[in-house]
Amino acid sequence: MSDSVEKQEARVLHTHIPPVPEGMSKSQWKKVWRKQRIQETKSQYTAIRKEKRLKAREKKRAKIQEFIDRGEEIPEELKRKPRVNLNQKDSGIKIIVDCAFDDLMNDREIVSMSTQITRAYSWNKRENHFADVKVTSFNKRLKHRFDTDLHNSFHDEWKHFKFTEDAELPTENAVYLTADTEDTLETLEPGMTYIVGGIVDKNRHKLLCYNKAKELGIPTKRLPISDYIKLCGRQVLTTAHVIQIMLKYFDNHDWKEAFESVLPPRKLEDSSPESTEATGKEE
Ligand SMILES: C[S@@+](CC[C@H](N)C(=O)[O-])C[C@H]1O[C@@H](n2cnc3c(N)ncnc32)[C@H](O)[C@@H]1O
Repeated sequence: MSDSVEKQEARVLHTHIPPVPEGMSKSQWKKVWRKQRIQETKSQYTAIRKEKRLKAREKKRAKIQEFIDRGEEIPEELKRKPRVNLNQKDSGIKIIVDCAFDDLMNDREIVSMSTQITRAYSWNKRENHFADVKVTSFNKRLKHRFDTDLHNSFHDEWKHFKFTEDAELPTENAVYLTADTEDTLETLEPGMTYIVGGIVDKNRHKLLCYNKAKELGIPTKRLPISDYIKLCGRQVLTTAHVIQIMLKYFDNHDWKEAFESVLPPRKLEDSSPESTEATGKEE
């Protein structure tokens, strides 16, 4: 099987680092050189990604056509959800994406985090239930990314989605979600605020959100993953998946259904942790 674009990119970045220029430390030079390489190869990889997307779309269309030709109903998973769900209901919950961890992410992780936020927004428009979402501590590189490369997304105008510099988190009727706690979330209750860590850290910062919540006196809960499905390794999901699972849960108040429909089936079948943060393969 050929390598993913991400792997090819990673390989380019990890090999052939030219000699360190005078007056620079090795680690400084690595950072500068990597930035240069990312800029140089950006358009090339964008084109590869676009081609991959088009191929995947063609493949899906061909599959749909097979069902049509056989006169069979098109399976739900092959149907595209409309961009906006006009029949949405208010879930009654609030979600906070706590983005106070900007300094703990590298540039690629900031890009990944921004993609996850746009995904979360997209699901919040499409799922049968929406939540009132607030992105807090939005004041550093993540904000810069939205103000520059993603300015066409007009994030300031997103419905049910607010961005604020404010770092304050509620302590009343609030729960901080984290995989690092022993307390399991049983249900999602309207009127509650669920705080999700807005960080991509490939498990470098275990207990980060747990400790923050403890310091602030906010109760912590983990998703009831192991009660319903099998995922091996640490059960740390991406911020976007956690948000989507919460929205999906409101369809039938069924965790199993929510996990299975959000986490890609191949990742559940072989019980591999690929959809989790552990491999860093998200977004
Ligand atoms: C990639 S994780 C960040 C991991 C980070 N080391 C931490 O301390 O939470 C992103 C966020 O998703 C949420 N999350 C991920 N897996 C979870 C789980 N199994 N249960 C509850 N929340 C989870 C948490 O809010 C977490 O901060």
